[in-house]
Amino acid sequence: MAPRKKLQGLVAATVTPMTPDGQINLSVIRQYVDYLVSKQNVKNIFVNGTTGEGLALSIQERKQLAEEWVRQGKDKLDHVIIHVGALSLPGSQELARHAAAIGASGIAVIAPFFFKPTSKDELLAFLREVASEAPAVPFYYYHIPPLTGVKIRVEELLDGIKEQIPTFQGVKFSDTDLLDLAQCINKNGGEEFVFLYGVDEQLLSALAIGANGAVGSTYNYLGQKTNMMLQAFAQHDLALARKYQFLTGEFLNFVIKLGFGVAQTKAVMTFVSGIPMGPPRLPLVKASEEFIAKAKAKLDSGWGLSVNGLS
Ligand SMILES: CC(=O)N[C@@H]([C@@H](O)[C@H](O)[C@H](O)CO)[C@@H](O)CC(=O)C(=O)O
Repeated sequence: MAPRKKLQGLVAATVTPMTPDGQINLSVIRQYVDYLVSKQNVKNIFVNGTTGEGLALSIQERKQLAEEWVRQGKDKLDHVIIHVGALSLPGSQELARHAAAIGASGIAVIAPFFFKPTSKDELLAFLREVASEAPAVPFYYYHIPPLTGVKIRVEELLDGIKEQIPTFQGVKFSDTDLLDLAQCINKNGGEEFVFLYGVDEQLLSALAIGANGAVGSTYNYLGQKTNMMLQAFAQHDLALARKYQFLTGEFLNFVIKLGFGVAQTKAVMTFVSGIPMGPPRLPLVKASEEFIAKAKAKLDSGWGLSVNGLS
């Protein structure tokens, strides 16, 4: 899938649909793509990442999912980015070659986090060895230090990165260190790299310092509302943009207090979209009935988000 335009705007970090007995469920992916496009106006996806439980899937499952998302996204989606990060270099390289072969529009790689890189050079060496397996595919670094524990600053990593990774395209920045993001944009932004922010509840702050868009779990079901925020921001209507950020933030604040993660995202997506997303895979456990009832009541409570995701 050759990207028709530069990646910007919203990217949904897709959940991985599973059957009740915990097998990946490819049969609903077509419906999922149609839902994102028609109900959320989201035409970019990030597959097998955190929300997609990529690190809890086998290599074979990750390949099957990547293939199905690319197949179903053809002529409907603008960008299908496949996360190919893994704890082992050969595993990550195999996934990178596979993503290239099936025509993914980009690949992303998380820092390995069992044996961790301890310096920029070590991290860069790992990323380079993966990126070189897909020499014609745009490459994104996936920075998520709260989960990886790898805190190497992106500002440092980007210094000279194009010489090491000619396909380097940008960063999925899932951290609250906005000074680091600002330094990246200030030094490297311009026309060259793309910066996609990954902390949905504070996206507006990232837009203010120049992020090009966002990758996140909530764009699966709050895509419409967040698109309205992006539009208001682009039209310099900061008051309206803030209103949308506060609106989505109110829901997130509510569910975060109840305990919110991938399992809960799957539950919310199931009742908002009507598509059965199934349980998460161990060690994650499915959301409680109490959580589901409260989250659904919140979305139904008339604060602007209807259950089918349309205002
Ligand atoms: C830690 C985490 O899961 N962060 C999410 C956010 O979208 C997050 O769910 C949201 O900001 C709510 O806290 C994304 O950054 C993760 C993501 O994009 C992915 O699935 O790869």
